[in-house]
Amino acid sequence: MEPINDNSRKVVIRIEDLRKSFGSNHVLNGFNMVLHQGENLVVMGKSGSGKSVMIKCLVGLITPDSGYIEVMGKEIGTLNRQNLDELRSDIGFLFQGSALYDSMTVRENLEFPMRRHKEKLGGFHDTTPLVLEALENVGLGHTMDLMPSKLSGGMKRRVALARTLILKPKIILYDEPTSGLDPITAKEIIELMRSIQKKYNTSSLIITHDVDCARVISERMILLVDGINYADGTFSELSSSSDPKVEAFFKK
Ligand SMILES: Nc1ncnc2c1ncn2[C@@H]1O[C@H](COP(=O)(O)OP(=O)(O)OP(=O)(O)O)[C@@H](O)[C@H]1O
Repeated sequence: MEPINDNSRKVVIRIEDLRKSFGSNHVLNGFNMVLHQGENLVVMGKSGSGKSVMIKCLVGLITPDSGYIEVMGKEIGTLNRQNLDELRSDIGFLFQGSALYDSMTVRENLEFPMRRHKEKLGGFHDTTPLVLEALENVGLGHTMDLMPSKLSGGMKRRVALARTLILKPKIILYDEPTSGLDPITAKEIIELMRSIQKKYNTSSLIITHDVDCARVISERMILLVDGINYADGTFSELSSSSDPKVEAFFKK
């Protein structure tokens, strides 16, 4: 994707000097990050480098030792439980573990988060139009009454994405969105992420090890190494770097 060099774009997430240790394990040592409105930002880091810890700090699931985190203008550390819940309803998660409930139909899987956030969706009597719209966004309108066991791995991932979209999130956090998928299905998921980003102007933070995914989707990338934002730039800038720690990410 072409980089957008527009510093005037609204900032939706700002992380400054984030630090978190577990005993003597210093995971984050001053991590900085900015996500702009409508941007696709990829964060890459080796296994155990602290990507999940960073995301958990971001949504208030882990309290950092120090640092500043602001999401859509709100400082996370100052929010009470209710404010945090409200803020989280504007954030969509597509995590590796965001599996579908096998005992429910596709429709029921999508209705599940809707019930919790009924107010946000303006109240509703019939869920069908919203469920159908979300499924059509991922090209799976015809699967509404199927059980997940009838779907392929890629289709399940798309339904999970539809379930995220149904709450009309302003920011989507993707954790390894293409892991476990074959290259063709992975490409389809990436295309879908791009079209959703365009259609809804969502801001996306994508955590991935998949260099092909990063190449296609990222406008900008951050490499998380030694607990800091070690390198920051476009895919082409970073992939042509001669810094051994940066090069290591792009070796096949
Ligand atoms: N609740 C916790 N208590 C103690 N240590 C933790 C806790 N959560 C994470 N860690 C440690 O923090 C480090 C970073 O973990 P994290 O899960 O963020 O890595 P990651 O970059 O997401 O890895 P992966 O790509 O494998 O998912 C690891 O050493 C892990 O053991």
